[in-house]
Amino acid sequence: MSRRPVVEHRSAIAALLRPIAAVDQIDVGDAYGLVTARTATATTALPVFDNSQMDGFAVRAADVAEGVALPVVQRVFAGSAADPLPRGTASAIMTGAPVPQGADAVIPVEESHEVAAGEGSTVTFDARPSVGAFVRRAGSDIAAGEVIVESGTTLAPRHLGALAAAGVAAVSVWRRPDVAIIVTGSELAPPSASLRPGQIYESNSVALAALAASHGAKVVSVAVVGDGPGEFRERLDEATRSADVVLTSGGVSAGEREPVRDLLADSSAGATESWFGALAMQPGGPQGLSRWQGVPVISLPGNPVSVLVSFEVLVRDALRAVAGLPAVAGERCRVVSPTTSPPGKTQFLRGRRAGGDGVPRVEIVGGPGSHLIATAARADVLVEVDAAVTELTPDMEVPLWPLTP
Ligand SMILES: Nc1nc2c(c(=O)[nH]1)N[C@H]1C(S)=C(S)[C@@H](COP(=O)(O)OP(=O)(O)OC[C@H]3O[C@@H](n4cnc5c(N)ncnc54)[C@H](O)[C@@H]3O)O[C@H]1N2
Ligand code: MOO
Repeated sequence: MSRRPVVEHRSAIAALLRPIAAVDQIDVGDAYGLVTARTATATTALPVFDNSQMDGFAVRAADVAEGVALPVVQRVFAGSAADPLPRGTASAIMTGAPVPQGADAVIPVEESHEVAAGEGSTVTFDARPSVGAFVRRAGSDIAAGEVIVESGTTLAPRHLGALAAAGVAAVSVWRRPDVAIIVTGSELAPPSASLRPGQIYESNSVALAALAASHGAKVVSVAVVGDGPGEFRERLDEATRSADVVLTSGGVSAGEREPVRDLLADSSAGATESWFGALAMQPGGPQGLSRWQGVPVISLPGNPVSVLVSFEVLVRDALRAVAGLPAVAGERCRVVSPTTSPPGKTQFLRGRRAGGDGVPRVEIVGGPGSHLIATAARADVLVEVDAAVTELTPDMEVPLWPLTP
């Protein structure tokens, strides 16, 4: 049986998902964590107007000399407008209040002596300020129309603050794809249950939901179904009514009850663009993809480590692209101790970073079995070993895939 190359299936998944990418216009207050699809520009200069950095007095610097009393002609508060400052006078001013036209410096209240504060007061200062002292100039942060956030930026709190300050009410962002997860297996029980004979705890939906969410997706539903006829189809019908993508696990190999493959590999049942088969990859050999009701369905194998590896290697970057996120950067590494690898399929071994200057060094964690999920939890990377390589030695550089943190 000829096995499909990993890169070919990766590309097929990317092509299947590409059309669901979409841009939304969204309130800045709802945009945390989303990725901008266009550049956002400031609708106003920042600061919006010349304003005071201190509570104190706005003056013309040239009018100030030690011991000279200036009449205080107005008191300007943040949120109010200021009258122009006549020559030889001072304005009381608060932090953030507009600097009156004609004033060119602010003297903090601590360096002033106001006599009879209020109507008809005067103020003296210890020294002449420099022109511009404690005045926050309009546009000194950003000019109106200047780029405030570049396209392709994952919006962090600092970006949201800057956008709001610059009067940007809404931004264009890549929509997070709605992902539904369906895992299959009559043996699966929730972690809260006491296990009956033959049952195991269900883990793939938990891992897949976290993986999808950390790569730009919004997980809209999670379902666990048995292997009986009809159950999977019912859930799939439901999921494809609301989701942009469905991820499934299990039911794709060669057994007598393979609900996912049985339904989706059979084009007479309604699936389109269907491909089910084996990849030249381990773990993650049996795979499938199709459309159901027009919605992309990516079918991963059931073994828990196969699910992790398949997602990281095949699905992760395609999902990120839909959400406007860049692909995760690949690296190269050296394994610390000699390791053997079976020929014929690309192997993805679990590994853990073990230091190294420049090229990271990685120790292999556990064996290759795709059921070893507890051991896999100790890994933080995958090490890719080419199908032609059977002996990995510490002098060889091989591709490293960081696992989702
Ligand atoms: N005759 C053959 N048998 C198998 C082949 C093959 O090529 N020929 N491939 C093997 C490989 S490799 C894999 S991987 C599995 C994939 O099988 P399925 O995708 O059909 O998955 P299941 O049979 O449903 O489950 C496999 C394994 O994983 C456990 N599992 C399933 N779902 C979950 C879950 N949500 N949480 C935790 N554990 C789960 C399940 O109990 C099985 O032990 O097929 C091999 N067989
Ligand atoms: O290819 Mo399966 O995913 O090893 O166990």
